[in-house]
Order: sequence, then C-alpha cells, then structure tokens
Amino acid sequence: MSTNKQRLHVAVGVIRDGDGRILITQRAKHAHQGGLWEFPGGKLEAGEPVQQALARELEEEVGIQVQRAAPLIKINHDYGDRHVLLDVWNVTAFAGQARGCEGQAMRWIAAEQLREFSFPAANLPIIAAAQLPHYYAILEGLSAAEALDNCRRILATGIKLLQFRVKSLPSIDLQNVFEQVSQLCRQQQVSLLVNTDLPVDTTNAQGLHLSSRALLACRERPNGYRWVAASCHNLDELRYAEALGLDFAVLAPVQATASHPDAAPLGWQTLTELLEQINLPVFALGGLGRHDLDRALVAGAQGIAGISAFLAAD
Ligand SMILES: Nc1nc2c([nH]c(=O)n2[C@@H]2O[C@H](COP(=O)(O)OP(=O)(O)OP(=O)(O)O)[C@@H](O)[C@H]2O)c(=O)[nH]1
Ligand SMILES: [Mg+2]
Repeated sequence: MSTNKQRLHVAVGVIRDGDGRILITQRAKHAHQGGLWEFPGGKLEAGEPVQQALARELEEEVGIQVQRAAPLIKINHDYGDRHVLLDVWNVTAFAGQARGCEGQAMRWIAAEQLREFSFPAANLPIIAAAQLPHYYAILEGLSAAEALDNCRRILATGIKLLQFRVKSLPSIDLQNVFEQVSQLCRQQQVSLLVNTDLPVDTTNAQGLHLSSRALLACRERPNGYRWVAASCHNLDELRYAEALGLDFAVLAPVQATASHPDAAPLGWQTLTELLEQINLPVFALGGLGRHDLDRALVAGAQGIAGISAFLAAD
C-alpha cells in the first residue's frame, strides 16, 4: 500500500536569474525518472531543515549559494515505486555561477519554454506555479466607463494576470468592454481569463475562469485555452479542479470581506491545511491585499487574488 511507503522529502529550487530565466538540469540516465529534465534539488538528510537542504543541494548540484528563497508549492506524488513530497522554493537571489557540478546537462530558459521539455509527472503543477505571477486581479465595475477605468488602474500597477468579471453590465455593453479590455491586456502582455458566468464570446480569450458551479458541471478540462482556472471554497472543489487538470484555483474567503458578508472566512490555518492536501497553485482571496503575500506563500499559496486590492499600488 502506498500509505505504508515512506515519503521522501525533497527540497527543490526554481532558480531565476536577473532576466527571469529559470535553470533546469537533466537527471542522470540511471537515476529515478532518469533522462528527464528537473529543477535542481535533492533529499533532506535526517533532521535537516528544508531551507538548509535546499542550500546544500543547490551548492552540490549547480554550485550556487542561495541568498533569497521563498516557498512556491508543495507536491505530494506517489510514483508507485516511491512517494515524494517535493518542497519547491523560488530562488530569486544567489551568488556564484551555475554549472552542472555532477556533469549533468543544464539550460537557462524562459518560463514559457518549460512546457517544451519533458519533466517527471509530478512536475506539471510546479511548471504552472513557476509560470504564474503572485497576484491575480479580478476586474469589476458598475458601468462600462468604470470597468475600463478600473482596468487601466489595475494594469498600471504592473498586474500580469487578470480575470474579467464585470457582472452588472447590460449585455450590449459587455462584449464591447471585453474587446477593449482584451486589447489593453494584449498590449501590456497581461493574461486575461473570462469568468464563465458572463455571456461573452470567449473564442479569442486566452483563459477561462470557471465559477465553482461551472467547475462542478465540467466533465473534462475545457479545450483551447492557455489558462483554465476555477473558484473554490472547500477541499472537494479544490480536488475536483486538480483532477480535471486545471492550471490553478482561487480559494475564498480567507478573511472576512465586505463583498461577501455572509460567507464564513476560512482563516490562515484552514487555508494551510487545505493547501497541504492538493497539488495545484492556489491564490488566496477575500479581504486580502498585497501586504499579505508573504503570509500567503508560507501558507502554501501561489499568491493573492483580489478586486479592490489591485486598483492602486500599495
Ligand atoms: N530534484 C528534483 N527531484 C524531482 C523533481 N521532480 C521529481 O519528481 N523529483 C523526484 O524527487 C526525488 C528527488 O531525488 P534526487 O534524485 O534529486 O535526490 P538527490 O539529489 O538527493 O540524489 P541522490 O539520491 O543521487 O543523492 C526523485 O525521486 C525524483 O524523481 C524535480 O523537479 N527535481
Ligand atoms: Mg538531485
């Protein structure tokens, strides 16, 4: 039984250089998952703290000294012959010049190129996490003018991932506002996801954001979108999103929020416990702002999602 198998705790680094490129290395032919590409890292020694193991493994394997690292995602994966807990960290500052210290092939690649390489099966959500930013803004507005103004304000803060959820517009305005928002997003290389509750033609949309109701009605991942995400409120919905192979989820409400006064907040502790049970990048939503990012990362989240939180820089 897999539950009796010992779980190997592995420290893994998504190492980024000054241009945002990511370091990947190739596993030795004879190793577990041999020949596939990976993010450098290795097993914790008995009693060793994970950050210490990360620093030791990256020094041993690619000759760098970690200066700054933050949690990215944790993946629990059972390969049948072994069960691993991949404890993945973003390494954003380091000293030294990376090299393949064990003779392994090595490449610095753009995040978007990660899908062109073959990684072990457990790495799929790590790749999504490495490609996603830490903030996911939700666009709302009570009129066409307000929605467009909000969009400009959000994009001016540097947001790169946006959900179109302008619910209260007459449908005659909606498609028009959507086209304008799409254009602004294209110009500024922002990924745009359309909420499925809106009667918008999504043929040219880059992404789809499923409401929790739409999520549960799906039998397979919708085709043809770069990003497919979903709104979740509990473990069952998160598990369903993961099983469908979605790219990420939003979990709400983490804190009390004026926009949903009747929903009981999950709190940070429950958020942490839920995220430990799934292998999917998840943005924390509800009563949060940019200043909550570090806390969200420690809880295991990808980052923060919000509506009003991103209308202005902090
Ligand atoms: N380092 C690393 N390991 C991964 C990744 N994805 C993945 O499934 N693994 C699995 O996690 C385990 C990590 O082991 P490792 O081989 O790197 O461990 P290590 O550096 O301590 O190696 P050693 O046993 O040669 O000392 C392996 O079973 C490997 O297949 C990844 O992206 N990076
Ligand atoms: Mg290793």
